[in-house]
Amino acid sequence: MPGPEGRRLHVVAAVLEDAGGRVLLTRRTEGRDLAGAWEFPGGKLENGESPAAGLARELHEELGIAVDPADCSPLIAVPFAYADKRILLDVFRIARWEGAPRGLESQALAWAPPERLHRYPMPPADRPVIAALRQPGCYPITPEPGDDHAAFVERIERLLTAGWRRIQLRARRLDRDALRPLAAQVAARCREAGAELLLNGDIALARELALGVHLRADQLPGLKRRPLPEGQPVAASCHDADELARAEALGVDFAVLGPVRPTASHPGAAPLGWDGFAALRERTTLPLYALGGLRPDDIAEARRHGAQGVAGISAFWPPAR
Ligand SMILES: Nc1nc2c([nH]c(=O)n2[C@@H]2O[C@H](COP(=O)(O)OP(=O)(O)OP(=O)(O)O)[C@@H](O)[C@H]2O)c(=O)[nH]1
Repeated sequence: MPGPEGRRLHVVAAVLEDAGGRVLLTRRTEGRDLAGAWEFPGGKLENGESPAAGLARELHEELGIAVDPADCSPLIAVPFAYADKRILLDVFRIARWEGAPRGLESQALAWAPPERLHRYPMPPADRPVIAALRQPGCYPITPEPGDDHAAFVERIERLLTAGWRRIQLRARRLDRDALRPLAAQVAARCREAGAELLLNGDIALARELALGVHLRADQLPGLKRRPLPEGQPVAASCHDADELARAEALGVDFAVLGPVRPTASHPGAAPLGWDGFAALRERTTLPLYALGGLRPDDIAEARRHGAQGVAGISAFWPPAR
C-alpha cells in the first residue's frame, strides 16, 4: 500500500442529479476502507484511461447506467492525504445518462437533497465537494471604504445586481462607531438581495448586527471556539498549515488561503503557487477559496487544485462612476 507520501491515486467520482436536484450517494460495503460511509459513485482510474472514460466505466459497473464521457463536466478535483494513502478525488457533474441507477455491487443507494448532504457520514475528502455544490464559486472582498460611504454603498449595489451572493466587508481603518452605520446599511442591501455578508475582523459588531464574520489569521490563536452560532457564517484567512489546522479546529465554515500569486495588497508575502495551494489542501477538509492576484475567470484552475473558487478585491470591485 502506498504510504501517505506516495504517489496520488486518481479517483473519479460522479454527481448525478435527478429532476428535483437530489444527488445520488452510494454506501461503501463491508470489508473496504471507510466501510459504511456514503460517497459519490466512482472508483480508481485504470492505467491509460481518461478520467471521463474511467468514470463512465465505473458507473456502468456499479450502477448499470450508460454515460457518454462527453457528458461529464469537471466540478472539483480534491487532493487529499489519508493516513495510508494520498488521493486526487476528481469529481464530475453528469449531464445525462441512460438507465435507472441500481446497486449492482450490493451497495445501498440514496438520493439526497444538496442541503442535507452534510448529514450523511461521508469520507473527509468529500467535504469540499459538498461545498462546491452549495457555496458560491467566487466572491468579492471590498477595498477600504474611504470617505464617501454613499459611493461605496452604490458599488455594493452594483455587485449585488451583477449577481454576487457573498461579500466580505473589509474596512480595517474604520473604528467600530464609524463602521457600524455603514455595515448596517450594507447588511440591509445584502439581505434584500439574499446575499451573505461577512464582516472582516470585528466579531462583536458581527454579533450585534447578526452578520457573518471573516477572522484574520492573527485572531485565530486567541479563540477557543467558533465565535458565532451555526447558521451565521464564519470564515478565516490562512497562509500556512498551522493556521488551517487552527481554523479547522475552531469549526469555521471555510477558509481563504493565499496568496497564490504575487499581489499588490500584500507585497511582502511569498506566493504559494497552485502546487503550494494543493499541498496545503491535502491536509485539511475545510472548503478553501484561493486568494492573491486572482480573477473570477481563474475559477476552473482553482477547482482543479481543490479550491471552491476564488476570492479577491481588485479584480472584483466595480470601477468608480
Ligand atoms: N468513489 C468514491 N471514492 C471516494 C470518495 N471519497 C473518497 O475519499 N474516496 C476514496 O477514494 C478511493 C476509491 O477507491 P475505490 O472506490 O476503488 O475503492 P477501494 O479503495 O475500496 O478499492 P476496491 O474497490 O478495489 O476495494 C477509496 O479510498 C475511497 O475511500 C467518493 O466520494 N467516491
